[in-house]
Amino acid sequence: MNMKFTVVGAGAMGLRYGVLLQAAGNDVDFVDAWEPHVTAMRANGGVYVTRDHEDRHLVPVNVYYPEEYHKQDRDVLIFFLKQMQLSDMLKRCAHFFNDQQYVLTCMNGMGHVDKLLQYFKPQHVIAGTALVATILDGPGEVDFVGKVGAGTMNLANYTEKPDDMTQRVVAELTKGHFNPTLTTNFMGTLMAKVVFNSVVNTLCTLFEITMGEFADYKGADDLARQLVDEAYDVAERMNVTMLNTRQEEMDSINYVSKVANPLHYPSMYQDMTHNRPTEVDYINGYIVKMGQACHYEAKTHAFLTHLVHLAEHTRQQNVTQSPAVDTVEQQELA
Ligand SMILES: NC(=O)C1=CN([C@@H]2O[C@H](COP(=O)(O)OP(=O)(O)OC[C@H]3O[C@@H](n4cnc5c(N)ncnc54)[C@H](OP(=O)(O)O)[C@@H]3O)[C@@H](O)[C@H]2O)C=CC1
Ligand SMILES: CC(C)(CO)C(=O)C(=O)O
Repeated sequence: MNMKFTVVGAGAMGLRYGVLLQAAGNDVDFVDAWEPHVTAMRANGGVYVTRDHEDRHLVPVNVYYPEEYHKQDRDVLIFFLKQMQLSDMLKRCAHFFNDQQYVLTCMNGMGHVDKLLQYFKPQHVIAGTALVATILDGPGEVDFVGKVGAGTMNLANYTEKPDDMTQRVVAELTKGHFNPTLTTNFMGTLMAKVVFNSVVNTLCTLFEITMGEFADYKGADDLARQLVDEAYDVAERMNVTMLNTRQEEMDSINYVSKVANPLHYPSMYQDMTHNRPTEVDYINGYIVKMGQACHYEAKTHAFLTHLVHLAEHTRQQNVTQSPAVDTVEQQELA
């Protein structure tokens, strides 16, 4: 039986999930706050979708600003925002939440679950991870990286007790070719992706390289191993049973970087290069905070968190200073 979904955050990943669930026969709405993007989709009558930058075609979508959306009949709300956008978006959307709805999210990093629990019942919260690469090329334009069915995802109930609704969600995700695996290990499932991103997103962003370029470096395994070991040391001290062994995590980093998405620049790189804040505080920074809670210093993750902030800061300085430099140059030329 088809379901009613509302995707909150119609960016790269929100569109990937929403468009494919819609193609699988579900009733899907989108809610987004980025004005140029909503304006473009409304003007065009949908979103332009490409796959690996080919076959550009228009997919009709229903898109709303938070304040104008009032439907109460939705089975599942899917949240796909950047971590730092979530609190504000939850406040702006609270008027259409009700106590029957389930939420599904596969955002990177950690921090989102606690925020969602302020609005939704624990037994209605399903969270997971997506090894699926997608890029918002600009307002109204999204690129799905990889062929149909490429990529996998894991998901788990916050309560670790799957129910009928969870099984229905899994069935629809399967029809949408997301290859979902339902686990009963909530923290271990989410942390596996936090660790993955703490290596790949952070290092590719700092060095402005693709995942394939990272994996090609002969010291890539040493770099990854140090970060994986530190994160797993923290997880063990916090009594988190990780979904993967350390070696399986290394294998996943290698496989996804070398085979599945070698040409992809991770989403953190997209933020950095557009001078937006990154999610590093919710990824490497989260591992550091977890470490502090169990008196373990995750020194390499702390160092990398600083490096990413240094890069963000430097880019911001350049953005704010460049008009002044132009003015001086223009004055000299005049
Ligand atoms: N993309 C991916 O491949 C994957 C992403 N994820 C995770 O999913 C969640 C959602 O991420 P994702 O879908 O990538 O993010 P989005 O594509 O939604 O980007 C988030 C926001 O960035 C701003 N923005 C995006 N593109 C542009 C642009 N071209 N120019 C100007 N502003 C822009 C807009 O907000 P504003 O106007 O406020 O700046 C937009 O709402 C995150 O937690 C992410 O880590 C997980 C797996 C894979
Ligand atoms: C690298 C990827 C696509 C996972 O495969 C990801 O999580 C991201 O780009 O943020």
